[in-house]
This record gives sequence, C-alpha cells and structure tokens, in this order.
Amino acid sequence: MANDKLKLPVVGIRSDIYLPGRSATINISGDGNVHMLKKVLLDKKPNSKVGFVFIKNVEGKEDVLEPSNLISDIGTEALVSRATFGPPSMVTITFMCQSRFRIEKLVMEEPYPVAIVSPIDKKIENDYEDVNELAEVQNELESLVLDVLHLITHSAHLLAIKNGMKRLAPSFFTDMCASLVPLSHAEKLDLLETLGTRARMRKVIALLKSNYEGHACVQHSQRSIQGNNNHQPKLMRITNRGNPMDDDSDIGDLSNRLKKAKLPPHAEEVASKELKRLMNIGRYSSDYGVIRSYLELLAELPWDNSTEESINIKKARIALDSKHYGLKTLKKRVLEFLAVRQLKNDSSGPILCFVGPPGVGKTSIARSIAQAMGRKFHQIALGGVCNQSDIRGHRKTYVGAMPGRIIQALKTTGVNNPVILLDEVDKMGIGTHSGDPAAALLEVLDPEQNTNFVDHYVNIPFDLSKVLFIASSNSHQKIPFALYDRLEVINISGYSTEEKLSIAENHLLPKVIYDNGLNEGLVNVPRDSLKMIISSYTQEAGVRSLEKKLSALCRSVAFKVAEQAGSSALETAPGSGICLNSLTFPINMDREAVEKVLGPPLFNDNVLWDRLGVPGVAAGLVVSVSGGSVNLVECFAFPKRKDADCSLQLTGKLGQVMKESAELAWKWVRMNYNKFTLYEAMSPAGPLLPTPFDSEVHIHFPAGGIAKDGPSGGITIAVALVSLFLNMPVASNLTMTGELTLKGFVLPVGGIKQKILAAYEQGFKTVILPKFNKKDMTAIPTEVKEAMDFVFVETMDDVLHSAFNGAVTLTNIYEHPLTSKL
Ligand SMILES: Nc1ncnc2c1ncn2[C@@H]1O[C@H](COP(=O)(O)OP(=O)(O)OP(=O)(O)O)[C@@H](O)[C@H]1O
Repeated sequence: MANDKLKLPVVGIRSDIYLPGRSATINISGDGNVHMLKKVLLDKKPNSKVGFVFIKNVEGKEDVLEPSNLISDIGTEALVSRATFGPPSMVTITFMCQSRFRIEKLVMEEPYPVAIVSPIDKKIENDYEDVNELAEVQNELESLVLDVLHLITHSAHLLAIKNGMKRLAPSFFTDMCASLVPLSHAEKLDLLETLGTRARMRKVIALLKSNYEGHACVQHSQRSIQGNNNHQPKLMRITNRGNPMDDDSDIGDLSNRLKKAKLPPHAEEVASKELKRLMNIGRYSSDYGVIRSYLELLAELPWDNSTEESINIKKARIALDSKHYGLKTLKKRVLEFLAVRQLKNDSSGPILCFVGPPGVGKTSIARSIAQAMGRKFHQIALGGVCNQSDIRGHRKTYVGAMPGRIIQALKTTGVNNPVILLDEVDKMGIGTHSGDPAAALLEVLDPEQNTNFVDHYVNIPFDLSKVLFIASSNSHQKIPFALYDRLEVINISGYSTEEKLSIAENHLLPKVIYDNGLNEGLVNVPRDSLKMIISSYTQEAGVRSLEKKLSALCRSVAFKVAEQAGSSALETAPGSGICLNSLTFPINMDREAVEKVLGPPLFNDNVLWDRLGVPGVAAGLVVSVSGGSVNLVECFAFPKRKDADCSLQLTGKLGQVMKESAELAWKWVRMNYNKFTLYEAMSPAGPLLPTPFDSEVHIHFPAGGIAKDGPSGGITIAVALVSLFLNMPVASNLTMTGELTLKGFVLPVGGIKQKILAAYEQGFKTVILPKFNKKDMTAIPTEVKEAMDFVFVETMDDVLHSAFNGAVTLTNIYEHPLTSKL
C-alpha cells in the first residue's frame, strides 16, 4: 500500500457524512479551511480534489483537526466544481464525493491541514472481490433499484443511477443507490466504514427493502398507473432519521383506532408494518411524524363505513321541486336516475355532468341528489387544478406530502359512499411537468379501475366504486375530450326575467331574509324592485348576482333594525305593520330604496339601442360561459388605397374561427353584391359609393376587451356589410344568429336558449335563427315565445329579406361565383 499513499488537503466536516456518489452545496467556515480552499482552487485548476474527514461536533473547535476529534478514520475524496467566497471565513462549495480513503496520518502543515491517505474503493474491488459473486449481488441490487425507481420521482440524480447500472464501478454505484434511502447518521457511518463492496451492497439492499416494503403490495397496480405519470412535482426528500424512542400509550391508541377502522387485509398488512416501524424509531425522528400522519390517515379513512342509502322517489320529487324552480328536463333526468338506482340497488351507472353558466343551480341540484339519497355531499373545486398529484396525492417520502383531493374528500365525509361533485371540470389545466389531472380523473370515474384506486400518499388500493360522482362545468368545449366521453351531459341554459322573478320571490328572498337574521314581517321587496334589480343591476344567465344584490338589501335592513328597533322588532313586527322607534314594518324596499343601497344602475339598455338603427350596424347573438348576450357588429368603408394589401381589417379581440367567418362574410358580400335587388322606394338614400369592389372595410366588434370566437356571427356580419353598402339600416328590434357558408346557406348553431333569453331581456322583438335550430325551441319558456317573433332561415336570401323588411332580395344566389359579374 505504501506506494498508493497520497497527500491530500483536508476539511473537517461536522454537519453530515458524505458518501461517494453524493453531490451537494455546503458552507465551510474557518480561516484555515477557507485559506486552503482558496489556495487549492485558485492556485491549481478548477475541479480540484480535497479530502473530507468527518469530525465530532465540539463547540469552539470548529477549525481544529486532530485525530481524537475524528469520527472515523475513513474519509471521502471530493471533487470541488465550484466555490464562492462570501463573508470572511466562509466559502460555499459545490462538490461531488468520489471515493473513500483511509487517513494514515493527519499533518498540521501551515497554513492548513493535510492528510496522508491511502485510497480504498478501487483497491478493494480489484484485489479482494470475487468477480462472479460481486456480479450476483449487483444483479439483485440493480433489479431492486429498478423497482424502486418506478415508485419515486425522477430526477437527474435518479437518472444517473439508472444509466450508471452497467457503467459505474460497483462500489460507486452501490453508494449512489444508498442515496435512495433516507439514512440516519449511524447508517451513513456504517456504510462509510463498510469497505467491502459486496458487503456494502447487501446492506444497501436491506435498507432499500425495509424502506420501500410498504410500496411492495401495490407495486403491480402502481406500475400500470405510472405509465403516463412520469412527471411529479419536485419536492424535497426527507433525509434524516433520529434515535429510537417509544411512546407506547400513544401508539397503542393509534393501533386501536386502526383496528376500529376495519382495514381490508392488504391495508392492514401495510399498517401493521408501519406501526412496527413507528415503534422502532424514536418520537424525535423526522420519520416519526411522517409515519404517524400516514397511519392517522389510514385510521381515519372510511374503509368500511357507509351511510345507508334510502331513495324515495316521491320524496325526492318534492324535495327537488320545493328547492328549485323550473329546470323540468333536468329534474326529470335526475328522478329517472334515482329510480334506476332504487330498483337496481347497484352503484354503477352514468356519471351525470351538469353544464351551464354560473348560478343556474348545478351545485344546488347535486346537493339535492345527495339529500334525496340520504348520502353525504362533498364538493371538489377543480378550477385551476393542473397537477395529477392534486387528484392522486404526493408520495409520502416527500416533505409536505398530502393525499389527493379524492382521499381528502372521503376523510372529510367519513363515509365511503358520499356524493362528490367534481366542480368546474372544464377549468382544469395541464402542468408542464406534473401530468394531466384529467387522466387521473378518468381513472377515478372508470368503474373498471376505481375499485382499486391508488392514491400516491396512501399507496394502498381504495375502493371508490360506492362513491357517486357528479360533474359540473360551465362549457362543453373545454371539458377534456376523454372525460367528456364518459359523462352524460345535461344542459342548464339559464333563466328568463320571469323565471328569475319567480326564483327571487319564492326561493332567494326567503333564503337571504333568513340568512341575514330577519323574517318576512320585517322587509318587503316588491316585484317592481325585483325587476329593476334584474334588469339594471345584474346581467347574467343564472341568479347568483341577483342573490348577492338581494342579500345586500337585506343586510341594510338588518342594520337598520339592529340599530333602531333592536331585538324587540323580531318579536313584534311580523305581519303587524307596527311602528317601532322611527321604523315602520315591514320596511319597504322600493326602487328608490334599492338605488340607495345598491348605488346607481350598473347596466343601461339604452346604450345598446342608441347605437343601432344606422347603416353598417347589426345586432347578433352570442353565448359564452357566462350565458347569452347581444353583441353589435359595426362596419365602416373607405376608398381602397393603391398600396393596400388587404381590403378587410378586423378588431375586437377575435378568435381564429370568428376572423375566418368575417373574411367569409366579406367575400360573400362582394361575390353577390351585383345580385342585390334594392327596392329604392324603401331606401331613400340609395347605395353607398364606393362599392365593395373599390373599398377597404373595417369591421369592429365592440366590447373590444372581451374575447370572442365561433362561427355563429356569420350572418350578422354579412347583414351589417350589406346594410353598409346599401346604405340602409337593419330592421329595428331585430337580432340574429347563424353560421354562413360561402354559398350563402345558413347552418345551425349552439346556445339557442341562452341567446334567445338574452335577446328577450334586452327587449328585441324578432330573432332570425337557422331553420335547423327549430328543434331547440321546445326549451324556450312560453312567455318568451309569446312575446317574440322567430324567423327560421335556410339561406342568406331569407336573412336579407327579414333583416331589411323585404327591401332587399338576392336573385339566383346559387349561381357559381365565376359566372357572376365579378
Ligand atoms: N332554479 C332555481 N330555483 C331556486 N334557486 C336556484 C335555482 N337556480 C339557482 N338557484 C340558486 O342560485 C344560487 C346559485 O346556485 P348554484 O351555486 O347551484 O349555481 P351553479 O350553477 O352551481 O354555479 P357555478 O357554476 O358558479 O358553480 C343558489 O343559492 C341556488 O339555490
């Protein structure tokens, strides 16, 4: 060995033991150390080697390196790749430990210590290990590591282990594998001092097995799930285990609770192993908290606890009707669903998904379903969820690990058969490295798979088949496709003013009066005020804002009552018309009082009407996640410039489809302009000059800050352009929706009910609709149908005829464009 001896500058490390294969960035203090590192790193080349020797933590002797201070006579040689010299006597180094050495002698050479060392790892491998035996143990280690790598988050370090299997020296590879386990100080020291590679491999195998044994029973199912789940959030690994120390009574109590939880056999097996581990490690070990919280969760999960289902269709119908106005189709479907459950007594069945704008009662209906079934209800908001781990949880080996939302819901409800509303399934995102949450949801909803749902934290299959999942969403388009395929979508479109009035009078007002500590004898909100609130303070398809405004009214009344009449009002006022102090009950919230509380009206219909009635402007109907609305299209033409490369300019935050439909409408108008027949008597001003052929056109879609998209504005844009060039306003009180084809046909569009309700609320009298949408009229409330005219069209000729009150017709619209005069 004499020839192998080296002289190595050394640093005493007190904080940790760094085995070969370990890289880290640490602070080193002490004048001698800093001086040494400066000299070694600056005088020599970068990537210089220093020796780490591990010393006891003796206060006041930070810099002192003497043999009596050493924890071990084995140290590790570290390659320093980076050093930052910070405050005096402090340096931050980034290093990777490479191999062991034995300290032959410590030499206090001025100005920093060096050691005479003899390298170990290579020497032992070459001189003392039997190649075949070594290969055998190494194979075992490698296959175990492959299993473990399936279970934990991938990182550059883990990739290095995987890639290094056949390339790295066995000794170094073994040390790297040890980093897969959170090691205690004693275990690290033991591995440092185990010089034989085979012996060390065996120790690492044992450590890996004991650390990951809890995962073993679910390895199979884990792997199948892992297929599309390679990206987990990077969380810090737990790295410390402390000294063993028991707390028998506490653990006994936990053990009792685990027994009471009636875990299935596979879960019981894991729980008892973890319980044993808990008993062996001390209360002050960092692993103690992790294992303890894990076992607490296992004890709290409703493995065997269900609420008894009691469906009574008659009662369910009464409950649904008493809490919700209208919604006939939805209620009918819900009752059918409950009837099948009652007869079949089986948990399989469709997954209902309520799709509609905010505040139309999706959550409230889901809650009523739970009540009708006698089950507990829980709502999971999926808006903004973009990690699989939100659904499936984090592995418990990470600091701050938590179970996913499904398991948390079960823990909260305490039963394994609650009704869970997956709210806003359309608002889930996909994180860049964290997997698609929709894929995890698919597994949750799939009856084939959800009997063995494995949350990463729980790491034991849990049966979700008894849970009744209901989904809700604001729009169809954004529900992930694979998920959409599994759902039975039920649309809730929104309410007309009359419907909102009924809901306000019969449901919302009684609710907010009660919620604000009042009773119906204390406050009166007349119908007229309700109408005013609906038209001037809310603009929504549902009734959520309406509820908030009514609540604001009630709050102001509650304040007056509390301030002036005190609790005596609550006792004497109901139905009495009594005066108490300066208040007369019930307090009447007339229009003036409403304006006092809610401030000046927020919405004014005149703004819309003032902009209509001029050539080049048409009103179209649109639908968005917040319901239907009337949007204007404004066109302006000016003479074509010679150098203009495009004759059409569009503004108003348009999506691609809408841009294309505007281009198409512009082309259609130019192709057919010479075929328009204008009854001049009805258009006194005559057509505009210049014509579309020598004009540039600007089309603007007001409310420029709001994104717009879709093809349903096609006929509105074409009508606005025809109106511009024929210099003739569109018929008053008329709005429309429909997709235009290049040949002048009008195709059906979506959101008809919401669009018609919006037109009705804005006071329009006539709506032009595609003929194919006639079927959607069954959903329109009778009072709306009676108050409005609907014109069903097939071609642009029909559209123009209605839009200009018969003043414009189009001859031979199906003629091929090339045969026209263009
Ligand atoms: N048809 C109805 N009859 C009585 N109350 C209703 C009706 N529709 C909605 N409401 C009431 O309106 C309020 C809002 O309803 P809910 O929270 O169920 O809306 P939502 O559709 O789930 O909205 P979001 O999409 O924002 O979650 C609730 O107080 C609900 O009771």
